[in-house]
Amino acid sequence: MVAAMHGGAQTNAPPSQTSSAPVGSRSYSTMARRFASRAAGSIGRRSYSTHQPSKPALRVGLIGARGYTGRELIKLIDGHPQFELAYVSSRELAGKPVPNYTKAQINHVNLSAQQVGELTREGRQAVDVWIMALPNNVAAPFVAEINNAAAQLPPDQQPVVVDLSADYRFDTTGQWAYGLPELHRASLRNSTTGRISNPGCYATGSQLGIAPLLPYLDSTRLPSVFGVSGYSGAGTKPSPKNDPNFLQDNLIPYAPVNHIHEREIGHSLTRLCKPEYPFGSQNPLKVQFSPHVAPFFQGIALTLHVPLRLSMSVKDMVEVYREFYQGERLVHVVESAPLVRDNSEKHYAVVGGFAVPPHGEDTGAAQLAERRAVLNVTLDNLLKGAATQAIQNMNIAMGIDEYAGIPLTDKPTMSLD
Ligand SMILES: NC(=O)C1=CN([C@@H]2O[C@H](COP(=O)(O)OP(=O)(O)OC[C@H]3O[C@@H](n4cnc5c(N)ncnc54)[C@H](OP(=O)(O)O)[C@@H]3O)[C@@H](O)[C@H]2O)C=CC1
Ligand SMILES: CC(=O)N[C@@H](CCC(=O)OP(=O)(O)O)C(=O)O
Repeated sequence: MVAAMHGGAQTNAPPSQTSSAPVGSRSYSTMARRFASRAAGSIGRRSYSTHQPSKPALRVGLIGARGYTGRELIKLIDGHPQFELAYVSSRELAGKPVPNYTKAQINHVNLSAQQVGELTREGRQAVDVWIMALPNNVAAPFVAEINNAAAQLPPDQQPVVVDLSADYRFDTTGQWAYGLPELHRASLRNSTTGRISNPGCYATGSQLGIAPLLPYLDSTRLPSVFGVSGYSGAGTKPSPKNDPNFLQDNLIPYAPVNHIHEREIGHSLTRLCKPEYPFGSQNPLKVQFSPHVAPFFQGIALTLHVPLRLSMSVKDMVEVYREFYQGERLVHVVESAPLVRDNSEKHYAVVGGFAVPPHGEDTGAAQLAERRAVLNVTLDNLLKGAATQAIQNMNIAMGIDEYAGIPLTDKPTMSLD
């Protein structure tokens, strides 16, 4: 178990107080100093003086810090009782101070894959957790360098890697755990590799919406998901999907078939199916998914149609969902339809708006073709759809409280709980 392998890292020692031991030694080495990202001058006078974690801080290296998800991660780590930023990498912002971070004065650096490997070779005194918040198809050289370096390290010095892209979500090597804790908590906790692939934003909401109904699906028809995302989902690289002029008074459909999340939803839900379910490894579940981007900045609204092989009333559905998510602190079940605006900047997902065709609910005598459940899911694409989920996964991997550092106080007012 990864958690058991990690005993916690040393607190940040200012370079001025460290030795110049060679790379690979246990002390804070020349390599760490060369890439040290704290603002010169503040070190030793003010930095780190006000932050006194009760336990040794766990050091995070964030690659892709300029992006929307990177910014949210910085805020979350700033409020986290045990994580602290060790390296914050962006090519464009190198040398500039990291905003929204109060635990220390720290500057962005531009770490190459090779430098990330060299820091990894330092062991946990340099970095406990690497976060890759990079576009798809960019992380592989970084991950390869980390893996090469980690291969030379003892178990208690192994770093955890959390990747936010889609690159490892279909992993067949068994190296990467799929980081959707509410559905895959046991495999995450049992993972010994310390490699976690964070799910996609739409894919997170869609799976949370469909998973409780897996035993009741009709094997002859496919669930479908209509998704609307805020334009932060399209990242910071300019495109029509994040162009405010093009988005004004507009709703842009894109990738109507074969979106990567369409494949991710089916692939990951199939893994949850038990032998007695209508779908499973012999009959993989496929889900139809059509995304849209809207003029609001952050948030996702999904409407799901889920074909059922038996009639279910709204009351049945509410019961099924409440039982399934009982005790979960980042998934709330409500009766009425959740609103994307209410879920913006919140760390949880909300499932609700349950409906069934009239005959199905009242008499149970509906034709098979009418038996379906309709529901809504909302979440913040940058939070439960990305950064908050990454923190949840890091907490699990490090063996600390799964919700550490995640604000949980603001529950939806319409929750049934
Ligand atoms: N936005 C969202 O809602 C969600 C995003 N994700 C996924 O998370 C990842 C990050 O997304 P997001 O924050 O939106 O992306 P952004 O486009 O906003 O940011 C990308 C980051 O990667 C850096 N970067 C870009 N290209 C390279 C490169 N070739 N080499 C090194 N660094 C590079 C950029 O900084 P710089 O150019 O300064 O180096 C920037 O910090 C993506 O894989 C995305 O699919 C997942 C769920 C939700
Ligand atoms: C509005 C918008 O463009 N959204 C992104 C989803 C962001 C995300 O979760 O992407 P990854 O699966 O690549 O990590 C998209 O559809 O590609």
